[in-house]
This record gives sequence, C-alpha cells and structure tokens, in this order.
Amino acid sequence: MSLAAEKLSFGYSARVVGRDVTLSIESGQVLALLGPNGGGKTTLLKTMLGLLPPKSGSVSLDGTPLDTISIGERARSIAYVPQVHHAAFAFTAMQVVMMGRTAHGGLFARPTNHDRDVAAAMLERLGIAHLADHPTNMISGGERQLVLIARALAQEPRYVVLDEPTASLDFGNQGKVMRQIRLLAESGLGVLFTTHDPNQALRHADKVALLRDGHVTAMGDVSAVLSGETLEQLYGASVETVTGPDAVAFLPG
Ligand SMILES: Nc1ncnc2c1ncn2[C@@H]1O[C@H](COP(=O)(O)OP(=O)(O)OP(=O)(O)O)[C@@H](O)[C@H]1O
Repeated sequence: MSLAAEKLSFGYSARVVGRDVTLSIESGQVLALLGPNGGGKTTLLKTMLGLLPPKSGSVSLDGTPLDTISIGERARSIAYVPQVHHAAFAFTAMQVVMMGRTAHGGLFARPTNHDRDVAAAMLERLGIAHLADHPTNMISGGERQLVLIARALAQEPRYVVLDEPTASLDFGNQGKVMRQIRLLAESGLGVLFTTHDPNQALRHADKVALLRDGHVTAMGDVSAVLSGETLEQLYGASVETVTGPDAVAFLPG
C-alpha cells in the first residue's frame, strides 16, 4: 500500500519546479524529505496531495491514479499538515480538530459523539487538551502547529503528509511530535515529513529522499543515504559528523 509519485514533473502554471521524481510513501513507514530552501519540497507535496496538477507523470493512491479518486475519498485517506498556518478566525482548538472529522460525515452533517470523542482523544494525545476551548488566534504558533497535527490525526487517515512539522516548536515539543510520527507509522500509517534537520530524519525516519533543484539526488534507508558527504553535496555547505558510541549526529560546519 502506498502513495506514490511516478516520473513526476511538477510546478506552477508558468514554471516547472521539479522533474522525473519517483518516490513512494509506504504504509507503516516514515519517509523524510530533505533539501535546501526552494528545492521544491512543498511543491512536490502539494502535487502528491492532488492540490496541484502534475506537469507530467502520475500520482497513485494504493495503485489507483489519484485523479480518478473522489475528493471525499482522498480526504479520508490522506491528511496534510501545511507549513505555515495563520489563524484568521477565532475557531477554538476543539473546533479546528473537529474539522478533521468532516471527511467522515457530510459537510453539513452534525458531528456525532464519536467525532467529539476522537477529537478530544487527539488533543489529549498531543498534550493540548487544556487548549480545547482557546481560540486558535490567541495561542502560540507552536501550540497552533500541535492543533493542526491533532486535526490531521482526527481525520483518521491512512497517509499523513507534514510540511516542516517541527519548524515552530520548542525542543520538548519537537521530540513529542517526532515520537507521534513514529507511533503513526507503527500503527500502520504511511508518513512523509519534510525537515531541515537531518538528525530528525536519521533518528525518526525509515527512508529518506534528498531533493535538490527539483531532482531526487538520493533515496533509500536513512543509514545508507545520510552521511556527511551526501549532506555536503545536498546543501553545498560543510557538515561536521559527530560520532558517539551509539549514535551519529550532523552539525552545520
Ligand atoms: N505559487 C508559486 N508560484 C510560482 N513559483 C512558486 C510558487 N510557490 C513557490 N514557488 C517557487 O517554487 C520553487 C520551489 O519552492 P518550494 O516552496 O516547493 O520549495 P521548498 O523546498 O519547500 O522550500 P523551503 O525549504 O524554503 O520551504 C521556489 O523557487 C519557489 O520560489
């Protein structure tokens, strides 16, 4: 079971951003997508989610072309946590998480007790149950990020795509989110996340894809792909590799 891109070219109306990308998000696995600013990560994600049409090539969901699957079915199958989110309206955290349940009922259907229980459980799971009644335009950016992840989980999808999920989180919450990502894969979901921290990929992902200038330059098991040398090539900058008795870490040189 996978959400897969095959020879995908992607971009915007007047501009091709990436070409010939083949990769897949497999059920039960975490795939990390690493690459320099502007390399095309967000554009690739949006194309794999069906938010942007492919320039050429294809995206498939469990073997079926994505463009033949209804929007409702896509919404039940794939959850997306976007990179930056400004809360324009004063929805409470609970109301935002409940929006994740709309994929399971009609747009105007009344939420069921089960929907409320799932939403409450996801707030609890991310340690933000105390924010349930807070308007999301009056909480911190990091707290809002956790609310959006809870909304994605409330969707009960089979695949979760997260664009820089830890970008605005403190050190403790980064660990919490990365542990949740691991647990999602262990419960059978396929997960893709983008990050600027190769150590997160090393520690929490099974596979990693390196994207530079719209091309995948390497992809495979994290231990096989991630090295000081590949990261130096990827970012065009020096990288220091720190080796301990049980672990390796990369530092910007
Ligand atoms: N709406 C848009 N229309 C045209 N070009 C865009 C649009 N959004 C982004 N781009 C361009 O597409 C290229 C890829 O951008 P993208 O956001 O996919 O990169 P990224 O790898 O996610 O970057 P970052 O790590 O900085 O978030 C960039 O050159 C960017 O300027």
